[in-house]
Amino acid sequence: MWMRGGTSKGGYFLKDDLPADTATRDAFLLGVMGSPDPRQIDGLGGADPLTAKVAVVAKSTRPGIDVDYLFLQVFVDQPIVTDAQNCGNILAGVGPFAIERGLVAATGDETRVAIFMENTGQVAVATVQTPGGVVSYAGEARIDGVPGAHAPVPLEFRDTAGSSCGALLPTGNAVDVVNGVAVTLIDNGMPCVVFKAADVGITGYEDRDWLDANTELKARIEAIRLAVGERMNLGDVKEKSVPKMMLVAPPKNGGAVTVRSFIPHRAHATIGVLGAVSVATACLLPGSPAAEVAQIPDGARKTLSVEHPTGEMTCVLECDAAGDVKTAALLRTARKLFDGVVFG
Ligand SMILES: O=C(O)/C=C(\CC(=O)C(=O)O)C(=O)O
Repeated sequence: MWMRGGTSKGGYFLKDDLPADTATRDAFLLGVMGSPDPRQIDGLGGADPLTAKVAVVAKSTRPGIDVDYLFLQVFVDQPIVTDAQNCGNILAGVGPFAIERGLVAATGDETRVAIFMENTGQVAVATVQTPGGVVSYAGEARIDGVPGAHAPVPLEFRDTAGSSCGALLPTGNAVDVVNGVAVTLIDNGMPCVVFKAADVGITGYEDRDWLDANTELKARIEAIRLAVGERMNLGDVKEKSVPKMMLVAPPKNGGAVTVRSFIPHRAHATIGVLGAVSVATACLLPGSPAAEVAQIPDGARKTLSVEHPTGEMTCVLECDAAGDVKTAALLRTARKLFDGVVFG
């Protein structure tokens, strides 16, 4: 099934329909997307990392969990398929897909689907609109980066800290200096390097095309990324899509913070879901580069609007008495685009 999940798009497969052997599976998925090729002319990928994504879904045997979800990023112009990152946007389509395929029974007008995210070993709960026991994609929810209105798919995350790096702050510091730039190395669901856009000579309000065309900036950012892989417990990240590079600036439209992200080699049109949760969490760390530019509301339950190139994403963070983020919730939408047989 091809679906839009949040502001991303890709193929949703039942695990049993794919080759069990990883190398054979990856070769098939490269063929499905038409990679490696910057235009992906011989496949269904949209010549953009945000539209060359895959969800592999299976009924779960874990207690209290409905389905297991493995996210795979297919690189556009390199023959790489990686499970080294999760994806909260594609996650938005997993609940609807699981119900459509009969892995989960609808339970009334709304169905909660507990999803084990295999990439990080953590759980998310998606609430899917199922009036009359059938998935509905129609509704009034709007998310920036997607035209029109659709059925809401709220996502809840718990205990996402250290999802891939083993700790929220893998170096133990809220601030490290890398190549002369003050950065926060953080993982609250997505490994991210958070630093001030001004510290690499830009405003943080540039658009995606401008950022993508700036090869000097991209080389500087990639040098920082390659330097921190080991420190973030991610190993050599040359051929990995993590960590994501998050350039922050003061909010411009009444939000909490503005972000331009590289994921990692192309600028994001919006921002990743778990990427936004990680940046919002960085904003709460006293003395961090993000905290210096962010506007943070008081209270244990914080609604943080993360501004991005085409609008904003609102994260609702619940903090404990120590001020640590315990849960995060976001609104996404998803849409079934087509269902059929694809050739690899
Ligand atoms: O960072 C990327 O590669 C893109 C993502 C990831 C995502 O959603 C997340 O951070 O949870 C996306 O927007 O799909």
